[in-house]
Amino acid sequence: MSDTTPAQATTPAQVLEVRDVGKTFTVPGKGGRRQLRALDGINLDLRRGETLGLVGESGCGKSTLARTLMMLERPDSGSVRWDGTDPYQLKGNDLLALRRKVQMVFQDPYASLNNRMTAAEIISEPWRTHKDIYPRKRDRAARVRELLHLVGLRPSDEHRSPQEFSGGQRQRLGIARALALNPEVIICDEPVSALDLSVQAQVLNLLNDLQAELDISYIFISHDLSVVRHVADRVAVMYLGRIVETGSTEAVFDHPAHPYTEALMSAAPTLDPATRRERILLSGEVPSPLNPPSGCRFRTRCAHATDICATTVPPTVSDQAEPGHIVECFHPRGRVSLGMPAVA
Ligand SMILES: Nc1ncnc2c1ncn2[C@@H]1O[C@H](COP(=O)(O)OP(=O)(O)OP(=O)(O)O)[C@@H](O)[C@H]1O
Repeated sequence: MSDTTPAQATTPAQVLEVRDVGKTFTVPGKGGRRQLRALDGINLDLRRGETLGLVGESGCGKSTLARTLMMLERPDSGSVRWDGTDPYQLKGNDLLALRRKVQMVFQDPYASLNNRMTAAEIISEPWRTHKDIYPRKRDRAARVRELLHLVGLRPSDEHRSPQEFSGGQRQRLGIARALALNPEVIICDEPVSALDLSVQAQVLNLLNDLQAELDISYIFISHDLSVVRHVADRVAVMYLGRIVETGSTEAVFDHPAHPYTEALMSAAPTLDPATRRERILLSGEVPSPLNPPSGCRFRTRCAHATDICATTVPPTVSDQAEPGHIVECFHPRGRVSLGMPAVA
């Protein structure tokens, strides 16, 4: 989330700029077809070499956002710019070249890799579409072995199939496949949640090492707040199709400003007694995106909601705990609220 204006705000250090992106699905319902607003006014920036953690409850729109950034879903409003370029203005080879910039690592390394293929075939599959990247067979074979080495597998593993690998090794193979097109950004969708704890740490370390070596940016989607705290430089918190808070990992975890983030963080495990808080229990379920609440989407579960929250979309408040810490709320925590006199 950002309060900067579009396009011109793109700096060389910024690889992705998302402005006011909306996505509505038409779904069948009892009384006819209904509109499901999965993304509503999403603003997001991603800088080169950083990890942006994306958190929020199931169904809040994380996967839809990831698919939109991967250009698998077309937003019905707003803009997505990769290195300042709108992918929907491109065609043919230009579009293909842009598509390389962003790749994905999936949650389940068992389901996402084809057991009938060898590791070498899996890694080289993207080159069938992107033919110009390694046109010579010899270069492809060498690059496969390089990529296996880069992710901590043995070059001789190229002939093995995914079912011969452990879960951690499979995820390493998934990462090698994502790296095959030399992307600038990798969207990691719950990349370690299917793995044992000890293996999780190894895969997270690998992602970290690759970032340092290749200057890749990650969008890291996870339910696991302790993992996000460990890997992310910045965090974006989603609720019912909107990003309600963004900021540095320290600001969002230690000084959450949105009542929703505050509740999420109060449930996150912490080793530091200074940051330990009383757990805030959220009442009720996430409302349906088929019928979202008016005004602030979180208000039906918010202990601090007042009348204005029901009638008006909350303002974006910048520089909450520090510069770049942004919250969308009438009553941000830890600060005098907007629109109303001070809140408890
Ligand atoms: N292709 C689709 N057609 C209709 N509705 C969809 C489609 N894809 C997603 N949705 C709906 O959009 C909303 C957001 O879903 P999405 O999968 O993006 O959430 P999520 O935060 O990734 O959830 P999870 O963590 O469970 O994967 C949900 O209400 C979902 O049912």
